[in-house]
Amino acid sequence: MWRRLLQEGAACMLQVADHRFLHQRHFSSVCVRLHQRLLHRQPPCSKLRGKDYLPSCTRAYKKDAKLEFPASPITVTDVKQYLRSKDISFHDGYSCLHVPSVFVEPSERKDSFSLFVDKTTGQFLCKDTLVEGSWEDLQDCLEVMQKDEQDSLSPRVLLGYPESVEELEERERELREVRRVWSSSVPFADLPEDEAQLIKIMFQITKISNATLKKFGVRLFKPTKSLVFPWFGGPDSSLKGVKLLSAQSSDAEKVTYNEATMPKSSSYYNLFGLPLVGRMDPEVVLTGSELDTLAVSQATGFPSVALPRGVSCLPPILLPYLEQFKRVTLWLGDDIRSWEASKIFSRKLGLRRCSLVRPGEGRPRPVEALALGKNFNNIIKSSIPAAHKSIVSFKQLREDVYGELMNTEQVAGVKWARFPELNRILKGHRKGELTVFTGPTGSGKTTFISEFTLDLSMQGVNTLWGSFEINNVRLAKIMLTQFAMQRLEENLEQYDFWADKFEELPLYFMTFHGQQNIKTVLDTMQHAVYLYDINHVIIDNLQFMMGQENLSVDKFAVQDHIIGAFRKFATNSSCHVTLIIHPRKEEDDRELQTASIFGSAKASQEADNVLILQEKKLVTCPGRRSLQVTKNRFDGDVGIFPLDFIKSSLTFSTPKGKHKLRKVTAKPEARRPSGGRRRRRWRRLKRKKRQKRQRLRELTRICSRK
Ligand SMILES: Nc1ncnc2c1ncn2[C@@H]1O[C@H](COP(=O)(O)OP(=O)(O)OP(=O)(O)O)[C@@H](O)[C@H]1O
Repeated sequence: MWRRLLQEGAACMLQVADHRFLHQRHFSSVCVRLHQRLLHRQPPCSKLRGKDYLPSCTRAYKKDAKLEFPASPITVTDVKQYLRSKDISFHDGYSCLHVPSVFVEPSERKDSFSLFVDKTTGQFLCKDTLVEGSWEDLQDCLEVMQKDEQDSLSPRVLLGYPESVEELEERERELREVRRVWSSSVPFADLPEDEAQLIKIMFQITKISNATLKKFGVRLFKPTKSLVFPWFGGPDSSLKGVKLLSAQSSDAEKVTYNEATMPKSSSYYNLFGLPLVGRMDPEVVLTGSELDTLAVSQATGFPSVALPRGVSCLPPILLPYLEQFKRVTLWLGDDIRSWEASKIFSRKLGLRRCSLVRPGEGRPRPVEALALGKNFNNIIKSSIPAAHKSIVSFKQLREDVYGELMNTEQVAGVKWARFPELNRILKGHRKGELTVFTGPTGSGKTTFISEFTLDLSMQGVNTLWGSFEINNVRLAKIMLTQFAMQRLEENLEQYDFWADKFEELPLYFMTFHGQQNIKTVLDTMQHAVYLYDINHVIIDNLQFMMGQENLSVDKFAVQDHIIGAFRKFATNSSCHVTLIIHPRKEEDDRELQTASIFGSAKASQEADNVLILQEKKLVTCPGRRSLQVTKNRFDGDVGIFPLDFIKSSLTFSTPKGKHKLRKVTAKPEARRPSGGRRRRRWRRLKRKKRQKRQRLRELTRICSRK
């Protein structure tokens, strides 16, 4: 049995890694530990802690993200079949299957179906005990129960695996801090009227009543003048965390909000407003912020909850709490980003029960709608069903088209902070597009794309890296150096400062290395999109997917098939895919062009953007590179700009002054003549020269006769 468990543990390769874990323990050991605890055996520590399994490391594993990914993806049919085979009843919900909890004694079950199994990942959560785990964990629990003929299991089987002292201390410190902030904050009702009014003006929430603030338990933390939103949860509804919101107004019109959470945002899973929702409430309005939830609740009396990290993600672990609702109205904000997020989240929630409030004139975000005295019932009634039909008329599209015309800046996508020239050509980074990136061997493709993606993830673009060529530790080191903009080897005392900040970025890495099968990679990407709402996937590089395919067939055909698969993924998942492809062999002094991309023309045809890192091997200026955009489907602008490389920070910058962005009018790429055509053209030229010589000879003859 032990051998089997160890083999399973080792084979259970966790295919998506959070960058937070790269310098920590190998987390597959966590899976193994769960299995061990389940079967009440002592772990074979010497073997598990041996070099084979855990890279030596002094830092403790932090249990703040769910990373397990099944070795072979499961389907809802597999889960149902298994439950039926064990004679376990279940309800088919929207995103989860509802099962009687095995962690509660049958006589003590408040709700007979309180265990939720995610239909996409198989992850489970028991709402009564907060036990959670993978599908394999649940199967093991059920097997143990059956073997020992028990009706239930102790929740400690899965909750009670030992935490390191460091980890325990950190959690306790965090909880003490949460309690300290909460107890030193003042309930709104206890504030003097003029002070309360001043705070409301500062946050532009003058229309939100004290009664509403009291109902939701909102407080004020005076030292930083922040609103405090509590997170109550668990079977005992205890205080689990807080969110602090501060407001800054640059002018009278516009206020910018900053938020901080305790615990930190990656483990902050609060659906604000949930304790006020009745067990039988059939409808909910899902918002992108706590203030919006206050506004919806006050204006309509409808149950409303706010997503913990706004429109950036909907963590699947929250889905069980939304299963009771027959109708979910998503009113996430008033910009294109919120609109795109609401379409993506509704897929997770189940399209049929979701309706979306489309941003537009007369439909601002709820807190603004309250300030403007809008009719909330009309706005919610006018929300449109998320389930779209296969055939639509312009009547259904006209609002979408209008929205795009109204918000051209937002439609253009997220702007790079470090590459303004790229913004000028490409206009931004958009969801659902395919970018093909090429450049000569060793010219710095990985280094450049690393900074290019870091820039975007610093602006909230959830990013997944597939680095098949260099390992994740090396890649993360490059990114961290680019992030800190300095050689950290020489400033090791600053490592923790930068690493802590870097940890907060929404960056994930696939743990693949070397040749991979395209199906496994696509499954992992799909899984990551579901779990982490990934908006950008980078594949470095395409050649690492080719080796696994059957090369008895034409390798260009294999490459075309792979490019087609990535194209489809980008479109269907509304996720940008950046594909690095090596160029075909060219002469060293020639610049690359679109036709230089390895393979057939499929890559450039399918791509929305084609980027080339051009290398000029000048003796006077070695390392000088230029970035050329040769295709831009969004608006057709193409161009080239120079890049300087700063070796100490591994970053690229545009040389100041003399060099300017060169825009090139888009014209179809000149086709490189084939061998046959070249020969024909050469013969034609020779024929013409011969004819010219003949004519000259004739002319001289005529002249001499005269
Ligand atoms: N502009 C540049 N000038 C000089 N060195 C550079 C430049 N850009 C990157 N480098 C360095 O060159 C090395 C190779 O860079 P990188 O791995 O990014 O190239 P690549 O094009 O991805 O390589 P490959 O063709 O093998 O995929 C790295 O050590 C990097 O720091």
